[in-house]
Amino acid sequence: MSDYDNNAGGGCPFAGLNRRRFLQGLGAAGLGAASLSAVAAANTAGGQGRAVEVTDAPSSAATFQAHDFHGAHQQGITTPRPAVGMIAAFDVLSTDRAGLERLLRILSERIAFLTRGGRVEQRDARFPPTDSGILGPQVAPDALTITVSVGASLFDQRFGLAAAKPRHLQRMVAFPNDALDAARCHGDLSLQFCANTEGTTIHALRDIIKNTPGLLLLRWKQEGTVPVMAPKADGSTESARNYLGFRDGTANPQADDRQLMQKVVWVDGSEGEPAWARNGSYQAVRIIRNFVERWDRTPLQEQEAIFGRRRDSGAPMSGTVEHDEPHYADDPNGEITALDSHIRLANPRTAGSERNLILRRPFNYSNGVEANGQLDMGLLFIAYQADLEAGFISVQQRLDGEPLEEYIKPVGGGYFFTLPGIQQGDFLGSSLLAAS
Ligand SMILES: C=CC1=C(C)c2cc3[nH]c(cc4nc(cc5[nH]c(cc1n2)c(C)c5CCC(=O)O)C(CCC(=O)O)=C4C)c(C)c3C=C
Ligand SMILES: [Fe+2]
Repeated sequence: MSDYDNNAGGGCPFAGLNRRRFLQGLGAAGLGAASLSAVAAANTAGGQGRAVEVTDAPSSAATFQAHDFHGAHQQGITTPRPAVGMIAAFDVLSTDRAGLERLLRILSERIAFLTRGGRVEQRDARFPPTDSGILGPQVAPDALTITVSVGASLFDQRFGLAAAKPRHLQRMVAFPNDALDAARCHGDLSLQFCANTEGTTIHALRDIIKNTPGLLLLRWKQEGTVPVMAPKADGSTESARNYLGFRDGTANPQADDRQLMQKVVWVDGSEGEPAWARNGSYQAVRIIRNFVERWDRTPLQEQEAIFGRRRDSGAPMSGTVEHDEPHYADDPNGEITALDSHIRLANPRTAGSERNLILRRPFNYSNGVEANGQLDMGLLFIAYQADLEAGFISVQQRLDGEPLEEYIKPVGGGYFFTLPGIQQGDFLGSSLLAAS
């Protein structure tokens, strides 16, 4: 068994466990705080079981939720966005194609295991343990997805891939409002980790780092979170809020609309793209700092004019509820929705502007405190599109100079190409290597 092949047995390792743990989770959720403490007291007094400690890890059915790694597309793009997200960008240390293929094979094996879950191989204690141990000896899938994308720099002279570069893949160039920190930009490869809990994304990152010595070097990472919104009683949903207090994601194209995703997100192999790139996508990542102290001192009416939406409901200025469609045709001078509002610039809803649709998958980040005492918070903006120029780059160019810029500062990120999905037995990037 190799260093990384520790998922012997295959199948779902939780098949037997699932119902019991699921019921435990539901049981805890169904009890009020008073009943929970009564159970804890009874357990302690009667000597049966043990008291529930505040430090006990929560148990819930969501822990056992798994996304199948295999399929036409990679997971983590149209799959629902869970509570935790992270982008980690790497430089590839291999210097030849054999090394690159080895890396891609290891990545594929590790991702297949981590996203399915299973028992960690136990080793002779005279050797370092197989994994970090932070999830214990049984790794639960926890809705983990790991999405692998490659940067333009992978197509330089090192691996002889230049002729196979996706048509729009390029190094990100600063926009006028950017203050890019070189240490948080670009990379040969990006991994997007999404899961229900932070322990799972960190465990997965450390697992991949441990299994790719001499092949990958971490360049930068940014983590983020998002409140997960339960559907309301009538089945409708509300979008989560960003750190500026507004609902973010309202007008995102519907990720479960396959026909729409085929147009907006997935490369279809035409339009001058290399055939291997079919079912891949362009990933645009931006680390955008928010000046929250300044924002919190800005009048609400100004905040709402800047976005073109109501803060509390998320409704467009021309509507009453969040998912009302904005109407601009009868407001040519921007008396209702300012012409330079964020949503009107981002999507003017004019003939042809549907070509610029993108699928956003952002996470809020909070990194700590700047040297000047200001909060270092913002948006880990991630967007997927079939055409990087028509998508992110065109939308960002329209947003250049928008009033929101007084409150935001993009400091990092990069452009990547998300590899097509694979079937069982194959490895990510095999079609790219075969094409060049
Ligand atoms: C270049 C693309 C975009 C960047 C960068 C971006 C940054 C950014 N956005 C918000 C907050 C909101 N954005 C909203 C809508 C929205 N934003 C973009 C694109 C970028 N945003 C698009 C295409 C849209 C949809 C426009 C539409 O179709 O109407 C909204 C409104 C709610 C929603 O639809 O999601 C908010 C709020 C922040 C804070 C930010 C940078 C920090
Ligand atoms: Fe936006």
